[in-house]
Amino acid sequence: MSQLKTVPLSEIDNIPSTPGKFKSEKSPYVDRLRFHSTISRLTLWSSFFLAFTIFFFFLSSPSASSSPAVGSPRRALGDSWGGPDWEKRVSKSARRNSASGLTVLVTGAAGFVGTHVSAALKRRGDGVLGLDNFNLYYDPNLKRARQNLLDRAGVFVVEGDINDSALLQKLFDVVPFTHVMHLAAQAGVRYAMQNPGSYVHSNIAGFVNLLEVCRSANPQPAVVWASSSSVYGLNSKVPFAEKDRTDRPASLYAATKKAGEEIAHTYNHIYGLSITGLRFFTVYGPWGRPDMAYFFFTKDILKGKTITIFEAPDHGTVARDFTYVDDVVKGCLAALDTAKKSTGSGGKKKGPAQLRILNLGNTSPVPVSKLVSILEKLLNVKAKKKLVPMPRNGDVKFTHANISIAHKVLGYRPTTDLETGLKKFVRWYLDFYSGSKKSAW
Ligand SMILES: O=C(O)[C@H]1O[C@H](OP(=O)(O)OP(=O)(O)OC[C@H]2O[C@@H](n3ccc(=O)[nH]c3=O)[C@H](O)[C@@H]2O)[C@H](O)[C@@H](O)[C@@H]1O
Repeated sequence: MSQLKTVPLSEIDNIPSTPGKFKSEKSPYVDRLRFHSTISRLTLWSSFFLAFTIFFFFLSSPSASSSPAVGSPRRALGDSWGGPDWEKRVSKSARRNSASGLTVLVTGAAGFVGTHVSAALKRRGDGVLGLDNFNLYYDPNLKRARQNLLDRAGVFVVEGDINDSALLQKLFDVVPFTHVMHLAAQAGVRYAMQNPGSYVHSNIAGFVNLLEVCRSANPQPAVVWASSSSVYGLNSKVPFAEKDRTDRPASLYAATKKAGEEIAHTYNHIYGLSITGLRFFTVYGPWGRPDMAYFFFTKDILKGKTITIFEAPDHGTVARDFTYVDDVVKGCLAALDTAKKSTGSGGKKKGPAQLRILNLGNTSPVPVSKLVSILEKLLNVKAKKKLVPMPRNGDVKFTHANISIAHKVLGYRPTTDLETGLKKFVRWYLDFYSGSKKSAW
């Protein structure tokens, strides 16, 4: 979202008080008059610019806006939340079907994984409230379509930003959430070079803001959040295990996710928040993200546009441990179910709390060239391909998850191979973009 520009005060000082030319006057009386009129004009213009500066400051401040760098949210000035009807919708959506069910706030609920997780929780009877800022990082119509889907399933997605403390506070005042599934983030590895600020805003500032509200909530919720396989950065030992080093991120995106893991440690240590970080490995599937390769390759192949496939040095293979969304959703739900209670109350820690980091991958990396040949087969179209050396844009050569800990503590066992998962994605894609817009799961 483009940051609304504020006029720095130093610049206001330099702005000419009156644009254009003055007619030169000789009389000292006229000079005095001109002096006074210049002063009053100066005052007038300064007040004018000061008012504008304050106006734009509030418009662009994180608490009032969504994300500074990725597309303006629709709500800018004047909140669209609050009021008795709104609170009723919030409470209804968050109502669980049984006393043993969870009450979950899902951030990023109109996002790819957020939509799937919200729907799965609702299906099994948990109370779910969604939150999403609907930024313009990718097609907002897709996010709205996901929102409609959730609406039909009984999940209300509140439009707001995780940086908005007042909104988060209000949500916790209305609903005693037992769990927070934090999936709101600035995603995408390569986009971090274009818009670094959006990563800091969402993945660091937004995360801290959310944890601040969680730590002072009473009762404190358990937090499960999405980290990323990208934290393994330039590691060459495979498969990637949770205890491996994560201090060589290749992108700012990865660095902000790694920062999130350290921030989680702090909030666990000081406030007794129970926190589980899940390292997702290139999640794909129906209702996916248009900025991801499998998605835009599909679009471009169908349009007859050339796709660019990255190669490692010496024509080496670039591969990903592509993980199907339903498998990841099972991992997320299991993480929520096995999350222990936070131990703090009133912002104070009462005892040690659970802190976990778990890989959610597929354990079988596939070369990107193979991904393309599967898509060609499913779409029945030969792709126009261009092989190029992997640019230095934050990508890593390969990812491969070791999931033995997730298997042990979550019972996580992915079951979908890339071809099966892509078949489901392609079916959804063709249906959704055929204009029917009726696509279900
Ligand atoms: O696993 C993760 O943690 C990350 O997975 C994905 O990142 P990435 O694996 O880079 O997914 P894509 O952007 O879809 O790229 C997939 C593969 O296609 C390659 N690619 C991408 C773009 C392109 O034009 N050509 C190309 O060959 C990439 O190098 C990569 O190997 C997501 O975009 C991140 O948000 C997520 O955190």
